[in-house]
Amino acid sequence: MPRLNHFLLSVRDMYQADRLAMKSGVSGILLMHEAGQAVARAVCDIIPEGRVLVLCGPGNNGGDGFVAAAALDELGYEVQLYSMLPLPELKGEALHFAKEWRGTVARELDAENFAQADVIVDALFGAGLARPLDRNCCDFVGWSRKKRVVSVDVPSGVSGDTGEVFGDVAFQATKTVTFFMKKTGHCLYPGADLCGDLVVADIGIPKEIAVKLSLLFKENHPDLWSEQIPRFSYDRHKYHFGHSLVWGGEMSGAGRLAAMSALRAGSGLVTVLCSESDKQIYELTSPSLIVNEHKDPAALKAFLIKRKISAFVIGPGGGQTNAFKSFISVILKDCSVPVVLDAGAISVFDEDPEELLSLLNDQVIITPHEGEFRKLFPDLQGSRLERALEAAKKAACIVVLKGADTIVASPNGQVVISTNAPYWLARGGTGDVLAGIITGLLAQGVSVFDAACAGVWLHSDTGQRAGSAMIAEDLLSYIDEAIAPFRESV
Ligand SMILES: NC(=O)C1=CN([C@@H]2O[C@H](COP(=O)(O)OP(=O)(O)OC[C@H]3O[C@@H](n4cnc5c(N)ncnc54)[C@H](O)[C@@H]3O)[C@@H](O)[C@H]2O)[C@@H](O)CC1
Ligand SMILES: [K+]
Repeated sequence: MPRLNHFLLSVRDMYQADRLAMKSGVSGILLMHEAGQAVARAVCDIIPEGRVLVLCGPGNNGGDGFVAAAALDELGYEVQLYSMLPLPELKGEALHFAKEWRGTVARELDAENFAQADVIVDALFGAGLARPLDRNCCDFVGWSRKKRVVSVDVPSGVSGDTGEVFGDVAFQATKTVTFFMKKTGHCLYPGADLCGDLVVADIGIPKEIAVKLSLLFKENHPDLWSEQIPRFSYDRHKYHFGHSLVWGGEMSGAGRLAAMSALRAGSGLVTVLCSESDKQIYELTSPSLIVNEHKDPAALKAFLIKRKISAFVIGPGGGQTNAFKSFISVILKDCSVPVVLDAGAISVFDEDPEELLSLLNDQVIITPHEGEFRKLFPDLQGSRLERALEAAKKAACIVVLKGADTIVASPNGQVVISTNAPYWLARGGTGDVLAGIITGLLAQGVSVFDAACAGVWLHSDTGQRAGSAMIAEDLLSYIDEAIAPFRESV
């Protein structure tokens, strides 16, 4: 069976898995029973005894709530249960478990009910949420603030697909218990934050079912790309680790960060092309850098071949001139090596994004943040996930949509979402480091999509290692430490 770790489900995938499980003989009653038991266990992990308020919605999410309430009642917890619908109006498995509930059912609640509860179980809406929470539910969210909340499947109000909040009100969970496999909405903000600690419970859906779902979304993890990181060995020389080329832009700080990051990521050689006046600053940055003057496109093409350049990064440090724009256009038309386009190399096309889009191909990685992305793809609507996916198809290149939940998307519909970024990476210069790391990996022969995923993961890991007081250049000292575990022989 193919490795299924790190795959993420869409809501549609989840319903499909559910249907296939039932078709294979697993009953819906069993699935709901197991789901509710897992929720009850999550409450037990938070408090050994006490008062639990269980909020049950109109669908199967509510059904899980009825199961959890019964299990907690059995264990001696003091359970108060609220149902949004009169019980006879529930359907299917939810109705089955509602009929088994022996306690009272509240149909209205006030702030006092919430104040008295030690833990609140939010079983209002899961995968089926289709619109913003109504006023009543919004009151529940307000009264749950500062309380410990266990959400069933997703915090009610959050989309399981996009991690976005319908309307602008959703529960903030202490813990979220989801079933079978993680959903994309658990990895994307604000959902990723609103989930609190995420527990993935096995509810008896056979793992083989996931194979039938043709899944495309994954959570970033070294398992996806670590085998491509070249190992060190006695018979490898510097060209085995590639030669990165960095186009030094108007601000040399950014170019220095990118160049040093490519070196630290293991690129065998790094050459910087810069203006005559910047040569000295690059030379003094590190004796390991090779420094040359900017070249016109015709000379550059020959240079790429002669110097065995294996990856090229353009954009850190910007350049907003027409000359820079036409340089990029000419280079992209027949560049023989993978190219990373970052920052200024994207924004120089702000007035004419279609021109840049027409030049891209599957050996190019673009690394826009949200603002650059919106200028490059002004017509794309929808969530970050949907837009990144569409953008990769439209641009026919790898798109790295940067953010706290950086999304890497390929033209063939693959999507990898990163969940390991520390919030303190949001600092000037960290994007230049990311572009440099990706370039260094490309230079070493890591394939384009994997270099983007590995670069994003390693960049975040480097940030974790550097600690919250870090500034961009501090990351440089930790890149090697982050990558070292993957250099060991397999
Ligand atoms: N494998 C699975 O798919 C399993 C699913 N289970 C549970 O089933 C849930 C999905 O169940 P459902 O499809 O019934 O969906 P939900 O229980 O999330 O809710 C659907 C219902 O809520 C209504 N609704 C949607 N948004 C509303 C709003 N803002 N205000 C008022 N009503 C609204 C819909 O019209 C529908 O009646 C999952 O999240 C999970 O908790 C579990 O029972 C275990 C197995
Ligand atoms: K919920």
